[in-house]
Amino acid sequence: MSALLEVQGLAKRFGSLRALDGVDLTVEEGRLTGLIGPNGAGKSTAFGCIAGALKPSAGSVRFRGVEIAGTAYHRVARLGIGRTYQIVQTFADMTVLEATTTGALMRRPRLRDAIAHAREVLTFVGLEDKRYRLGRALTIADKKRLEVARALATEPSLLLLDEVMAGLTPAECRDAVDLLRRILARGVTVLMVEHVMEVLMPIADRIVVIAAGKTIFAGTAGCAVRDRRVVDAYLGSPLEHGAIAETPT
Ligand SMILES: Nc1ncnc2c1ncn2[C@@H]1O[C@H](COP(=O)(O)OP(=O)(O)OP(=O)(O)O)[C@@H](O)[C@H]1O
Repeated sequence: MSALLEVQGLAKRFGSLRALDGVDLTVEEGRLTGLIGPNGAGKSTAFGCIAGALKPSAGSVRFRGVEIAGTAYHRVARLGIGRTYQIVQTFADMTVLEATTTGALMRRPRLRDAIAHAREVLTFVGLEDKRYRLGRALTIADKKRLEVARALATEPSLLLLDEVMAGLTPAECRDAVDLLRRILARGVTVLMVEHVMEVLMPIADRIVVIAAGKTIFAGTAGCAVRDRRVVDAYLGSPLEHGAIAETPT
């Protein structure tokens, strides 16, 4: 397995606040890597820097061996990095099909091709029969599914998922895990931020833990739960990784 994404010494300042202050992480191709850490640790900021929404203050982000730190969001997306957002960005006044087509248009500029691809993706995620519903009319679980569909429609090789399980019931979490396994089986590599540890631990090949803007652990889930720094910084607090249906933040 080779590294699809290598992040080294990533730093991001917002004024005097050091949101990231030395994040290192490696994502192996074809694997699922979990990114965890306490509230405010810098997980979403790291996603923003990787996906081109934020310009890092320092550090390196290499995708397929090519430096992409500071590259604009749409270019990063074209290179093959797709992302979902923690706050569901569902297009309230668009239909499910329209919203997914906006993703598909990135690689398929002919509308007919984009719509056909969007329908394939909707079938894959299980939203095809809801394709004419408005985003605002969807349940939370379906809004999250639509976020994943829109990101998948850009045909990423690396998918960044930001808290796709938050707010879901245990049954919905199981469906989401099933979808994740099918996404991996399609050959898409996944880096996901997740607070629902009971879900993440069994499916993540590797876990990276950040706290106060720094990587404090990288390794298997089994080792993470026994690592003193991880327990002290994150797992030790039941509020941080509690019930499956909990909505963090
Ligand atoms: N645009 C911004 N301007 C100023 N400060 C920011 C901005 N975005 C994030 N921060 C700050 O950077 C730090 C890291 O925030 P970030 O959202 O990346 O953490 P997180 O690990 O994703 O947290 P959570 O688990 O709560 O989502 C926090 O102190 C946050 O308040």
